[in-house]
Amino acid sequence: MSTRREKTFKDDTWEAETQNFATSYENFEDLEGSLSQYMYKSQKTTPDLTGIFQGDDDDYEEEDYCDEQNEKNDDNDSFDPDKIDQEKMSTCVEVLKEWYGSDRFSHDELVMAGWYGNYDPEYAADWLDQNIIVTKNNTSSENSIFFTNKSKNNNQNKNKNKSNEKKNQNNKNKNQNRKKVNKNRINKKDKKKNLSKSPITKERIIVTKKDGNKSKNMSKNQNNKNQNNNLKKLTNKEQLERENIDRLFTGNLQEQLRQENEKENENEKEKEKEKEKDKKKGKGKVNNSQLKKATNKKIDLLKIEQNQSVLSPNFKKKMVAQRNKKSQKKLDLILTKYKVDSKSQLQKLNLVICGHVDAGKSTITGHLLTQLGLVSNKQTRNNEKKSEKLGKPSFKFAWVMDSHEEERVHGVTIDVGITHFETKTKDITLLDTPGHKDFIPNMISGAAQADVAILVIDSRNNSFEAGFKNGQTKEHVLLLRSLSVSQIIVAVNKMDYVNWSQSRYDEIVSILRKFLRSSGFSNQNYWFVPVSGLTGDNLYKPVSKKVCAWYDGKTMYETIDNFAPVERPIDKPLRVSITDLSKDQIQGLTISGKIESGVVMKNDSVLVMPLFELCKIRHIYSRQQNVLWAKAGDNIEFLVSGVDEEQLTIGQFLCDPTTPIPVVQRFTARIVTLNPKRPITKGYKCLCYIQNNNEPITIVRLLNILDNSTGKIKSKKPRLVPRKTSATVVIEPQNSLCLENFSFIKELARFTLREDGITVAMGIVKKITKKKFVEPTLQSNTKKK
Ligand SMILES: Nc1nc2c(ncn2[C@@H]2O[C@H](COP(=O)(O)OP(=O)(O)OP(=O)(O)O)[C@@H](O)[C@H]2O)c(=O)[nH]1
Repeated sequence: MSTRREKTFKDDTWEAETQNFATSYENFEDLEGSLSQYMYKSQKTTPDLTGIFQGDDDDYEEEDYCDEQNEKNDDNDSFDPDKIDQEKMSTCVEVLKEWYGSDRFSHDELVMAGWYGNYDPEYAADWLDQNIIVTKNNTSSENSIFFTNKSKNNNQNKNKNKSNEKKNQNNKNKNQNRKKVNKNRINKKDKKKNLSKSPITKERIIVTKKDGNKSKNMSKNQNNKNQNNNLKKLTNKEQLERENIDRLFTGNLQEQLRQENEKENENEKEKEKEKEKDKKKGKGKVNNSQLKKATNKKIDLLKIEQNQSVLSPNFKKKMVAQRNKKSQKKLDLILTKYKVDSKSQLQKLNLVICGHVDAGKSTITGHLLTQLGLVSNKQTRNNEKKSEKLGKPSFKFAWVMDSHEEERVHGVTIDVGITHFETKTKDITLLDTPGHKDFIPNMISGAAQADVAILVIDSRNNSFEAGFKNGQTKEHVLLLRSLSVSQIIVAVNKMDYVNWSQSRYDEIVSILRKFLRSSGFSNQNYWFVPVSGLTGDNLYKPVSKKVCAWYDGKTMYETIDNFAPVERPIDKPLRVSITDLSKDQIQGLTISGKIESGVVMKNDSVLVMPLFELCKIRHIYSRQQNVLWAKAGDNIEFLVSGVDEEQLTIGQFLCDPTTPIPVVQRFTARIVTLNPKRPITKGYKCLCYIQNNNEPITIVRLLNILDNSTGKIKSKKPRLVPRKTSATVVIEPQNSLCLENFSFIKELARFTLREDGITVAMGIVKKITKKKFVEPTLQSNTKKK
C-alpha cells in the first residue's frame, strides 16, 4: 500500500464501504491527474501507484489478449481494416481487371472496389456501378474469390436499379444525412420532456452560448421519429455502414458535386428541350454519342470524387505535406507567443460554476461581475426594476447571467451562460451552468469546456443536506472529475441566511472535504470559501469583521486567482470538441468549441468527425477578436466553409486530417461503479457521456474485477460488477463514439456512464478495439513510419 494513501486515509472516519471506494478512486486520480506519475508508472519506478489502475498491466495485457482473441472469433463477418487481406485484395483487383478489361476503370478505382470487396461484396459492385457481386467463397478454399451476377443473387430486388441509385446518390445521401442531422438538435419547448427519455436513447444537449453575437441557434427539433430511426439503425448495422460509406464518397465534395449536379440537371433540361425540338422535327431517336458523353461524365465525376476525397492517397500526401510545412510555422508562432505570454500576459483558465439547483450560482456570478464593474449601471437598474415587477427582486443579480425570458420567468438557469473577467494573474472564461437535474446534459457541456470549477453550496439548514444526499451536489463533483477538472473551489453560499455561523460552515466543510477526497480531488486542489451571493460579502471584497469575525482567509476572487496554471496538450494532434453551431446570413456558418489538444491556424483544413468530411477554417475568433491561430485550452469560434451545415451536430469533433480522432465501435475500459440501481452485468445498457457527446452503449463483456486496495485482479469473467467496485469491461456504443486512448489524450478518454439521470460509473478508455473506417492507405503509411 502506498505511503501516500495511508497518509490520506489514516484519520478518515468515513464509513468503511466508502473508504474502499475512496481508496480505489484516489488511485484513479493518481493515474489520471498527473502525466509525470503516469510516465513513472510506465517505467514501473514509483511505489506510489499501487492500486486499481496500476501494477496490473501485465494482467491487463493478458486479459486484453484473450479479449482480442474472442473478438476475432466474434467479428468474422464485420469489418476491421486490420484484418484486410492485402493478397486477397490484389487478387480481387486482378480479377476485376480481367472481368472488365484494364481500360474501363482506373487502377485506383479497382483498388477501392477491391478494398470494399473485402468488407462487403456489394460495395465493390456499388462502387463500380456494375451488376456483379464480389464475394468470398466460404465453402471451398478460404482465400478464393468469385463473382456472381447480381440478378442471380437473393438480393436481386434490393439491388436492382443500382445505376439509377448511383445517379441520384448525392440527393439520396443528402436526405439520409438530413435525417441524421436532427439527432442532437432539439426544440427548446421539448427540452424538459425529452430529457427524461429511455436510457438507451441519446440525451439531448441544449447549449446556447449566451454571449457573442449569435444570430440563430441552430439547434432544431429532435423528435421521436429520429429516436426510432436510431433504433432502426442499431438493428440494421449494415444499412448504417452503407449510409456512411455513401456519405464518405460524396461528403467532402458535396458542394462541388452539388454544383456538378446542378450543371448536369441544367444540361439535362437543355437536352430534353432539344429532344422535344427533335421530336417535333420527327427525329426522336437517342443519340449514341450523347449517351457516351453522359457515361463518361459520370465516370469523370467518380474520378474527381476519388482523387479528392479523404480516402485518396494523393489527397493524404497533400495533407501531410501541407501539415509539415505548416507545423514548423505553427511551432515558431507558438513558441514566440508562449514567450510573450509568460512575461506579460495572463494565464487563460476556463472556469465552470455548478452546484445543486438554486444554490446561488447565477447570483454569485452576476454579483461578482457587478463588483468588478463589468455590468453597466443601466443594466443593473433595468434588472432591478424588471425583477421587482415580476415579484422576484432577489434575482436581480442572477439576471445578469440568466438573460432568456424563460429562465427569468421560471427562476432557473437552462442554458450555459458565458462571461469573461480578469484577476491579477488569470484571464477567466466563466461558464454558468444549470443546477436542475433535467438540464444535466447542459451542465456536462459547460463542464466539458472547463479546466477548473466553483461548486456552490446552499448553506441553509436542510438545503445543504437535500442537495448532498438526493440532489446534484455529488453528481456534479463526480462529473467534474470525470471531465478532467482537477481544481475546485467550494463556495459555501447564503452565509447571510445562517448569520455567518462558523459551526455550520465547519460542518459543511468537513462533510464535503471527505467527499471531494473520495472523488479524486487531492488535498492541495480544493479550497473552501464562505460567501453571500446576495450581499456580495467575500466575493470580491472581504467580509467585514463586524459581519463575520472568525474568517480571515481569501475572498472568492483571490482564490480564483490562486488556481494553478493548467497544462495544455498543444503538441498532440488537433481535437476540437464542437459545443455550439450558429449561422449568420452574412458571415456564414460558425462553429464554437474548445480546443482539447493541438493547434489550429486560419485557413487550415480540418476533418469533421465522425462525418469524415473536410472543412476550411476561414476565420478564428477568440472573444469576438479575429485571431490567426489558437491552441489547446482555448474556447473559440470558427467561421468555416466547405461543409454542409445540416450534417453538423454538437458533440462532433474537428481534427487534424492526417491523424483524425478514432471513431470507435468497441473499447476496453476501466470503470469504477458508484451506486447503480441494478447490477452491472453483461448486456447492461446505459448512456455514455464523453466530452459533450452522449451515446447509448452496451457493456458487452466483463473482463475482471479489481481489488480496490491492491489493484490486482480479484476475479476474472465476473457475472456482475457490484457497487463501488473497479472492473475492466468491454463497451460497445450503439453507433460509434469519438474517443482516444487514455495514454494518448487523456482529456478525450474519460467518460461517465449514466442511467435514469444518475451517474452509475466513471471510467477511462484503456484500449480501442474496434474502429470505424480506417483508411487502408493511412494504415500502411502508419506502418511504414
Ligand atoms: N439569502 C440569500 N439568498 C441567495 C443567495 N444567493 C442566491 N440567493 C437566492 O437564491 C435563489 C436562487 O438563486 P440563483 O442564483 O438563481 O441560483 P442558481 O444556482 O443559479 O439556480 P439554477 O441555475 O437554476 O440552478 C434566488 O432567489 C437568489 O436570490 C445568498 O447568498 N443569500
